[in-house]
Amino acid sequence: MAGFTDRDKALFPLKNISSAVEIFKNQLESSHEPDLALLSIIGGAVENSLTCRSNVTIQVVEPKALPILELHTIEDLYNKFHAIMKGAIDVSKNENKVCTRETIKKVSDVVWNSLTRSYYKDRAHLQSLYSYLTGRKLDCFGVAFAVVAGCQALGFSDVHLALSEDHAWVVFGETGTETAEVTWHGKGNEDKRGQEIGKGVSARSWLYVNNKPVICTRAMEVAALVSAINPSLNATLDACEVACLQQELLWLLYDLGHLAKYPMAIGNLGDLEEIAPTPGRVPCSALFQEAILSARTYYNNQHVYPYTYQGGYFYRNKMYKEAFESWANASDVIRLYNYSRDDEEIYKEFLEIANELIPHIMKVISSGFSANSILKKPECFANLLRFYDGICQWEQGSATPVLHIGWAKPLVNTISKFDADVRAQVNIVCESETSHLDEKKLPRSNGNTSCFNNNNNYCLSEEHAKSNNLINKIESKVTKEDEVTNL
Ligand SMILES: CC1(C)CN=C(N2CCN(c3ncnc4sc(CCF)cc34)CC2)S1
Repeated sequence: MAGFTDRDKALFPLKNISSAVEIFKNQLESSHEPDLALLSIIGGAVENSLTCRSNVTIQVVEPKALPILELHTIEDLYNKFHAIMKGAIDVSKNENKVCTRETIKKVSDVVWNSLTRSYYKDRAHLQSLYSYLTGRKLDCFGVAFAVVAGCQALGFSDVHLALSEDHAWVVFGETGTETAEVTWHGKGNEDKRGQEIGKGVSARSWLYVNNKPVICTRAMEVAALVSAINPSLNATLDACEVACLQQELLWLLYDLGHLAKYPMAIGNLGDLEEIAPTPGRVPCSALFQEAILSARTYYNNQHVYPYTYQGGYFYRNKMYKEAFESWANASDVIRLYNYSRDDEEIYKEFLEIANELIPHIMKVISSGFSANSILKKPECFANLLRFYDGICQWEQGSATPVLHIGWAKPLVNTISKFDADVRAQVNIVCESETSHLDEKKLPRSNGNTSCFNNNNNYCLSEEHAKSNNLINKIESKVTKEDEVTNL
């Protein structure tokens, strides 16, 4: 581990973004692995000094200036973290330096038991070791990160962060294939700390991305802490210096190749670039495409967020036809999973798209009469069907229902906006009889082509076309709604 080098110490007191970036650069380009505790404390200290309540006065200072960060502030916290870890876990006898489940559980317990008794877990700015060491508060990602940083501080180079789209755990051992829960997930769920990652029903839930998590290197763990930097001052305002630091650090990591297998970090950079494009860099649309390509290449196209990053971009930029395609591709991913109670986050994502974003699009375009309206395009209708069909298939075979009456009205409302002659141009073709009904198939489209065959036929999943197809499901929901409204 590089540790806190004299070269880095010489950059203190930190007065601007460039010197903070310089420390990350030194650590990432060092022959030793980057020091997670050091970088998390520095990132957290900068974030805290610019976003937390204490000094919210909006100072107008020279661009990229930071509130001065003294060396002793960082050094004292860094030494405190090492003291906590080395005081609790004796590793002197364990020479072979491969970590054990027992040691990982101990590190997780040290972090867990030192947290404030009760606090609002979803608050912002609780992700860094700065928050842990000064406020004894961490969010669920922060606990997992602290365990990996603690194991690094204890000399274990085999313990790494594993990331799904809504959870984090660790991998370790000789071949790096042992897994362990180290933090909690969601609300009101008993934590499973110490246990290996589920092989049971939870393995089929989106939460564990069908066993295709991002397995981090040390540099990717730096990318995770940088991604977790939160520039929010409040619900509407961002501290631009923090956003600027995060953006510069993500480009540093990008140029060093450490985002190549980390779709969400590329998506985060895309979001920042959409707000504040960096001259000379690729456009944010290219970054969203790169994130999708990364998920297809390294994670068997089983991650949803790369498509919702892209769909959100198209939506904000009024590129509605393209947004429908991205959202249909997102739905093609979720259809292979079984919905479980741990999947609330992605459920909310699809609910917002289906019941807020698409209805909004229908509202704003139906007022216009332009000939090239998306209401005249069969591929838009087809992509909407693919979107809804994926959600229906997600529900099928799941213990927990997804759709309820609230989904039906916006769904029917949307579909009915397309004239019959447009709908007639989309032929629903059942896939071959050979596909197995019981097992959910791997994603049918590898994402880069929508599911049309050569004469623009739309292929609905066989399960729907055959057993209870999309239209039947809609009719059943709608009749129920009629009953309800006629009560
Ligand atoms: C398209 C979106 C709604 C926009 N932001 C999104 N995210 C913001 C950034 N996110 C992330 N960004 C980098 N790394 C990670 S690891 C993780 C699971 C908990 F550890 C989440 C996450 C989560 C997803 S998805």
